[in-house]
Amino acid sequence: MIIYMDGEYLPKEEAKVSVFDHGLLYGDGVFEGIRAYNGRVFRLNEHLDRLYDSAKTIDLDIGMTKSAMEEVVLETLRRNELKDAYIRLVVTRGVGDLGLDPRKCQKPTIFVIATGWGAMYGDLYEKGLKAITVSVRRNPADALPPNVKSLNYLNNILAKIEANYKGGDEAIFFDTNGYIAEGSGDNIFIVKNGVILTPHTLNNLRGITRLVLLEVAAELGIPVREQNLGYFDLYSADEVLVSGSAAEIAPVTLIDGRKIGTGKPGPVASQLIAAFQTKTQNEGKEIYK
Ligand SMILES: Cc1ncc(COP(=O)(O)O)c(CNc2cccc(C(=O)O)c2)c1O
Repeated sequence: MIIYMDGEYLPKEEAKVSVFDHGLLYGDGVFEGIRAYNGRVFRLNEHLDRLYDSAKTIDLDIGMTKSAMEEVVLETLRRNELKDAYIRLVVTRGVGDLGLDPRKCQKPTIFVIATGWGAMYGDLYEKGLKAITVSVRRNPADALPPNVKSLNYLNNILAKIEANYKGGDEAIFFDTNGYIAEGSGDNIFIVKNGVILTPHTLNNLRGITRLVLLEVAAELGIPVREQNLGYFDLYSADEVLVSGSAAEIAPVTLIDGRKIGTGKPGPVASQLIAAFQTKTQNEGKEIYK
């Protein structure tokens, strides 16, 4: 496997991060998880826009233009001869000393991993995921904005740990106002009486796949409403779905032991998944042109 790291393409054994890197020491950095399908990188511009917006929010100068970063992503895929891939793009504050002051870091560390990664939830797309609503709250926007895709994933990992112990495939977070925020690694949607409902985007990650799902819903003529949602909406839903670059679009059929709708993936999920797959197979930035 060839890794891009700070201007070089290295065998993975040589791709190493300093123990004084603030991405490691403090989670001080940002990242993107991107997929390539059928020789094209899906929504690469949108992912790069969010990476640079996340970096700007934490006052991190990436020190490379978006177009240069785009070429790095494409070249990393070429060096690994990949057409279908999961890409992890990481930018840390860089090497400093043991103090947390970001001014101690002279330049960011940038690396890109590209690897094959199939369907995150395996055969659960047919059966539906089991989800658990967790006690840990999504970190609020006035503490650490969850819109920033940062290297700080402990909030998400605490949720995942709780769901794991309670036998869930995914965790559902509430925010500190008591409204549904998202999953530990994906956005959430509720279908009720033919309308797709989804939370506002202050207290969750503004997912790229979420936007594609909304695009697909519009193309299919399925109405969408963004609103505050709670337990009542969750348990009385006709369908529940999650979306993410890793998860793609996945139906949730059991939440806290309660069957959702019929307890099987519903008709809206099937339509959205089919239309999403058509888009991912036919759109995106060509890797080998
Ligand atoms: C908290 C959170 N919310 C929503 C999404 C979906 O965003 P996109 O539609 O832009 O991908 C994510 C992204 N989900 C994500 C990203 C990277 C790794 C993993 C993993 O489960 O290993 C999950 C995420 O981490």
